[in-house]
Amino acid sequence: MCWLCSCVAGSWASRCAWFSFCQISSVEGEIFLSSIGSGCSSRLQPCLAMSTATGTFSLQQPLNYRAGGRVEPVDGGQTEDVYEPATGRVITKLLCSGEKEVDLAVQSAKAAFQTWSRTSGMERCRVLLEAARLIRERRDEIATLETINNGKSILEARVDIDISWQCLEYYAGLAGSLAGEHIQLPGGSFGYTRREPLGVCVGIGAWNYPFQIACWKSAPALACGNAMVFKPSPFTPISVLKLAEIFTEAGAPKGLFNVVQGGVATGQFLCHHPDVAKISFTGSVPTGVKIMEMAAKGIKPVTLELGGKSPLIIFSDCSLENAVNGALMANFLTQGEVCCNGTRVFVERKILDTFTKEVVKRTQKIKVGDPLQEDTRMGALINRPHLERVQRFIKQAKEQGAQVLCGGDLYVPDDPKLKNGFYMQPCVLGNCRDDMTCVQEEIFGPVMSILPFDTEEEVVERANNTKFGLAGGVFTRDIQKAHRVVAALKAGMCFINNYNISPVELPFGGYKSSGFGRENGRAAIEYYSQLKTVCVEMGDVESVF
Ligand SMILES: NC(=O)C1=CN([C@@H]2O[C@H](COP(=O)(O)OP(=O)(O)OC[C@H]3O[C@@H](n4cnc5c(N)ncnc54)[C@H](O)[C@@H]3O)[C@@H](O)[C@H]2O)C=CC1
Ligand SMILES: C[N+](C)(C)CCCC(=O)O
Repeated sequence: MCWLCSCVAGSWASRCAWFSFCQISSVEGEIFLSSIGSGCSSRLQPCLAMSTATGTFSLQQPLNYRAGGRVEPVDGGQTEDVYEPATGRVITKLLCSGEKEVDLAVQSAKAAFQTWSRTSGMERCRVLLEAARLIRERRDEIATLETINNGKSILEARVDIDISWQCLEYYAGLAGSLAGEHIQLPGGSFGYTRREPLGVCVGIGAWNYPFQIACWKSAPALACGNAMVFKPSPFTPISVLKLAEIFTEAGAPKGLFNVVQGGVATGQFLCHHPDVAKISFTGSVPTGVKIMEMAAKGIKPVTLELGGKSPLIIFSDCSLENAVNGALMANFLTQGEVCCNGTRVFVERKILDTFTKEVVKRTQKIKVGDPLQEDTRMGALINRPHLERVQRFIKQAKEQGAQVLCGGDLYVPDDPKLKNGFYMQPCVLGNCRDDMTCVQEEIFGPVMSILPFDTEEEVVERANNTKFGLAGGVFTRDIQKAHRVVAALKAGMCFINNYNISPVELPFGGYKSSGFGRENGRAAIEYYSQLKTVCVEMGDVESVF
């Protein structure tokens, strides 16, 4: 399956037209991203101006979006620096929203909910389809923004945007078919169920897939008739504004999708707000715990997409080439900053040396550097503290007896404008044991740990011996073994003979400390709607009194 859009690679008749497009397209010259709203009233006015050359992007305030336009937050005042990871340059200062601004955003969503929740599924479908079309049309602009603010390669950012519009298309398709059940009861009486929206949903996002996370949350939420207030990570506040503008342009009522910017305090105001009906969170486990505690106080349902330390099991009867490709996909997308990465790579001892040699060879060839260059395959990590954290994990791994087989060092590109960027060489660790910190903790960086195993029974037990349960993968040509092993894995998202592809049709989410609730697929509908049961009496009331 094609990594880019989950079609069968090479079938150009399908959606993979995008594959060829992304291979050949390059963004040239000056691009102006227009904006709607009080801050920038004209569609033609350049609000987010950028050029392809890393280091020249400039961003204009305001960065909140409410009631169909960009607005200055009415309170807050705390500021955060927003970086371009590729150059280490501060792009802008983020104004964190206070309690009043959060309330205004929630009230704006509440007002839009009144009209949106009364529309038919088909009407919602049309708005989502138009929004998907606009994202497709502006794919390169949005991908470039994502690369500038997140540091991932432009090739990957384009794929993220493709997955995003596919998500909107998918839920547009479902919106018109949301329905309840009809249940016959004795004496001609009957019951039926209605699938109703929840109200104002809050989305809180992480920084690794800023635009995609916003789409994975907003598409099912809006399809079900809800309104949303979204808070991106303060590290990546930019691209979601494009989504907000697109929803308005696509015909969504003003206030249906709002953006509040900020960090912990802003997130807390949102979670505590009495008019918020649901919280969908993507982020770390410790924050997930806090979100759940806050939600408990208001009896609000939550979806938690948290961290992972997923196993990837390579049996000796696999296709070695596919397994090596799979291991690279499982570890090095987005500089390794991926929650479902298969960072514990268990390799059957018989092929340990061959596999390891090949993985190391391929890892050494990964081109690290300016993420806006077409041939770059790994860009910069999100910020300096995170880069240093990843470095500490590698140092500790060495102290605990792991062997660095390649990479792990900081990388300083030759280009002088990139010298303050947050780069490192992707790293493969050998001689790993299950008790090492690098094997137990989520590193969220480009660090693969290789662990030998001898039997199926042993590897399944070791694979499950973790507090996390987000994903898992198996490479083997033995189909019975493949299904037996994934059935035994305690993880929400399992892959057989591939890893880290994201067809939006498939539900995604974790077991154990990796969270609960599902994004994508039909399953997400359950988490953005509530069921009303109506019992209809066709006869007389038989009273016991
Ligand atoms: N399962 C999944 O789908 C994904 C999980 N993640 C996980 O996210 C982590 C990295 O992302 P980070 O942004 O560093 O996580 P984080 O937990 O620090 O922050 C995530 C979001 O929560 C907000 N936040 C932080 N404290 C809060 C509080 N007390 N109340 C309300 N909001 C609060 C942040 O401002 C940010 O928007 C990794 O552990 C990774 O595994 C990341 C992406 C996807
Ligand atoms: C898109 N994919 C599968 C590589 C990662 C999605 C989960 C995340 O946000 O980390």
